[in-house]
Amino acid sequence: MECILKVDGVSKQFGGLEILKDLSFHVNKGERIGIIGPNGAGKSTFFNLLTGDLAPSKGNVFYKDKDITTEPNYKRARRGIVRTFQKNNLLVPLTVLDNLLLVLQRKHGISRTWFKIRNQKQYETLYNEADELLQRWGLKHQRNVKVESLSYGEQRQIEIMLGVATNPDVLLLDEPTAGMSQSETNYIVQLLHELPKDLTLMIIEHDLEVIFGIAERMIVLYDKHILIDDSPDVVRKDPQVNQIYIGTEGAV
Ligand SMILES: Nc1ncnc2c1ncn2[C@@H]1O[C@H](COP(=O)(O)OP(=O)(O)OP(=O)(O)O)[C@@H](O)[C@H]1O
Repeated sequence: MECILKVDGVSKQFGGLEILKDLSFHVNKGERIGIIGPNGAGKSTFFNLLTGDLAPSKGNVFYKDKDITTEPNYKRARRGIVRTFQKNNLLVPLTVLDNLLLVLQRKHGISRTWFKIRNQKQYETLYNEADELLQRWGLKHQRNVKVESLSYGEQRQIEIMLGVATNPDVLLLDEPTAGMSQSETNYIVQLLHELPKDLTLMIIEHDLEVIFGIAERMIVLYDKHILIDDSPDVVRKDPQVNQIYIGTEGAV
């Protein structure tokens, strides 16, 4: 199996506060990995270290054997390491279509002046690709609606769609179903199942039913370390996890 991401002895401190200590693991292409841990365990920090939004205090991050520890986030995104945030990161005064076109334009390396002079005829392929994605994600009816007038759940759905639209190798989703209704959550889970099998997914998720339904491997962060790196079944049955997370209301 091809190793796509490797983390070797990574630690992260904020000032004098150590959040993550000496983490090591690797991710194979196409794996679906769930990341859980109590509030403040460092899950988002961990993502930030993988995406280049933060630099580790110690240790190295590799992407397909290349050391990318010092590479900034935009370069890693170009390599195919793409993330969504806990909070929406969309251009809300623009329409759903325009948000999507901007992402696709970047993916295809079309000049930014495109946006000023665009017309559907000249950029037909771009529009066709956008429409296909909107269709696939059940968002065609929202095509010309401004993002700011959509529900929070719909906005999150669009953000995930934009992440997928870039054709990433590794997609990192930070609490993709947070703030969604049950039906929106079910829909997102179904869409995540339909993603290409060679797309590597890492998902931070508080909803255990959601994550156990998607992940084939779970990483449990606790007390600065990886407490467990194993199958969802092992995590579900682990007495310590039950005590620390599942048995404690609102902890995970
Ligand atoms: N840029 C920063 N500067 C200082 N401290 C930070 C910074 N980012 C995160 N922290 C601290 O690091 C710890 C871990 O935060 P992080 O957001 O990674 O946890 P988390 O597991 O994602 O939490 P949650 O489940 O609540 O989202 C927290 O105590 C947080 O306050």
